[in-house]
Amino acid sequence: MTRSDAPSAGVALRGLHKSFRTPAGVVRAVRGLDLAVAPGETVALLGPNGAGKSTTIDMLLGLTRPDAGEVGLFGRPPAQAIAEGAVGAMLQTGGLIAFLSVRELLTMTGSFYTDPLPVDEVLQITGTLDVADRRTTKLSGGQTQRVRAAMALVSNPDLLVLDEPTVAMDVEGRHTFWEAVRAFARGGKTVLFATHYLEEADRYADRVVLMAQGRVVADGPANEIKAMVGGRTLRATLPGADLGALAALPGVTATDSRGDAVVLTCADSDAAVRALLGQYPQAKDIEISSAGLEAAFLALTGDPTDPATEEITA
Ligand SMILES: Nc1ncnc2c1ncn2[C@@H]1O[C@H](COP(=O)(O)OP(=O)(O)OP(=O)(O)O)[C@@H](O)[C@H]1O
Repeated sequence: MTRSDAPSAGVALRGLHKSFRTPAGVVRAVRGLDLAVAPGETVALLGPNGAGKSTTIDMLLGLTRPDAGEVGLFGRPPAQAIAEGAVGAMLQTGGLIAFLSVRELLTMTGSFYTDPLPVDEVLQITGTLDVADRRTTKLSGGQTQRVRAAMALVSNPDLLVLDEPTVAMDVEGRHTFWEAVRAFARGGKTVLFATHYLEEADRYADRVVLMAQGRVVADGPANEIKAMVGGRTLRATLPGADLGALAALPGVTATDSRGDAVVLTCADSDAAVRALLGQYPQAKDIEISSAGLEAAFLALTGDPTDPATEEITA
């Protein structure tokens, strides 16, 4: 096994389609997906439940065969790249071999590869040193997740693929985990991770690929995507308001009126509500709605739903 011939193509997904037959009919999980990830990039696949993230990752890893399209990992088919140790993955499910200590498991796994990371380094960066001599069956849920991350890293892969990796972790565990991923990425490695959490995508990815209904609906720097789907709507009763003046308020990106009410689309709803009440103390019935990812994605695909609403007292 050698990786010396690895070309610098990174991840290339071209025209991927995948449908599943179910008793209820055909589910079109992925519908024409193109995605390129350059070597050294950290990219988040962000989307609501059922968007097609896991199916995309399964096709990327060669675990599911696409109905159409192609997958290239560093210029090679997935099976070859994986056999060469170029890919480490942490999927949503998957256990650890029982009756081994964490250290034994990592040592054994590393021995399958030509250029593994030192086990102590992996234990260190994944925060698993304190459980290194513990049997894998005696770990908590969060510790198990960290050991699974260590398993993905020990081969010293060029590409790390993570499918919603922090689901079972507490806040501290998440922090340690992402620090480990960052340390890994800083070495010039490529990381692709799926998440439901806008905040995780914003904080840890260079680039965010938004998926909804099996398609990419937006692709760009994390801060741009955050502005696109992280916004809120402020609605207030304010008869005869000048929409032009409201549009100039801090934090407001668009305005509309509905009878006596104004609807302000906000990048920063805190700044907007402060300014609104400062300039228009007569504004009442103020409501701030957070569309949430689900609704934001549906809106992007032209199928909006009602936002969840939280009411504030003016
Ligand atoms: N093996 C399968 N058989 C039938 N339907 C499937 C199968 N795998 C996925 N699906 C369906 O395909 C669609 C996409 O699922 P997928 O798991 O890829 O989405 P996801 O974005 O990863 O969602 P989640 O965030 O909930 O994991 C969903 O409607 C799902 O129910």
